[in-house]
Amino acid sequence: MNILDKIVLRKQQEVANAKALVSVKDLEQSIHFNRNTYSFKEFLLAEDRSGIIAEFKRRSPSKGLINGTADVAEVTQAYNNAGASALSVLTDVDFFGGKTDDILAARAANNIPVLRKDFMIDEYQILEAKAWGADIILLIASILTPQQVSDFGKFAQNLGLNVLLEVHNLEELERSICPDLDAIGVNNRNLGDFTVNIQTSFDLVNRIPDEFLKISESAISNPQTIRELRTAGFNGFLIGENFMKTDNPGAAIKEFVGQI
Ligand SMILES: O=P(O)(O)OC[C@@H](O)[C@@H](O)c1c[nH]c2ccccc12
Repeated sequence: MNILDKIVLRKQQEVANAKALVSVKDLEQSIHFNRNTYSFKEFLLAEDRSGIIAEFKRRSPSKGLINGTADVAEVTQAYNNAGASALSVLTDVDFFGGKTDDILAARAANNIPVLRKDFMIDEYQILEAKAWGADIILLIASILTPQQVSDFGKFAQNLGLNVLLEVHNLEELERSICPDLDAIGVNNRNLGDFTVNIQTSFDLVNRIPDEFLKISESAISNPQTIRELRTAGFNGFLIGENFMKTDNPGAAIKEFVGQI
């Protein structure tokens, strides 16, 4: 079984446990449930923002421990102050060391869009995302049927959330693309075997219709790469490890943005 299959299997248990503990009614009563969400598009395209979606990530299956001490409110605020267009917060517990409190803390500390970064396999997780203060959800094409992508996309948009579809190749893009999405992300990392190649983004960008925001995800560590991706047509750049692996992720993003 590859790692993605393991993650999805574990996620099914995690969601079942969560459903048994917190009812949909409880989620709907969260203070965050009835609010206006921040627009992904507005912040990505804002002149005074960098287009970077800056990620808070403690660990990953590919890299192990990345940062064991960073404080989520402190780091996400520094990301925001440095000109991040949005924040990505991992909420997967077992493989990425995330937790619900991380997204609540990021939300409380910031007034820019927050992406709940997780492996979404059930509408219940989309309700959680809204209740925890997220503005954007991620749908990963390789673990969902086209019908699920469309259904989850509609469900999220009806809650006022924006939807980012992640693809890794042309086949996933063509089979999953539908009107119920706001942004398409090309993951430069193969989640099956963890190999990375920025070329994946350049190969797919012109296959993404212009009505969608175009995001390049993973393995970006060089300001020059941002300039090239932007020239190729990308509006957003999802970066985690390059900042999180340093002692001071806030200082790292500031220096990086200064060089774009
Ligand atoms: O840390 P990086 O290489 O900058 O990558 C960030 C982000 O793209 C990556 O964490 C990611 C992309 N898609 C995902 C899906 C699930 C978990 C994590 C991810």
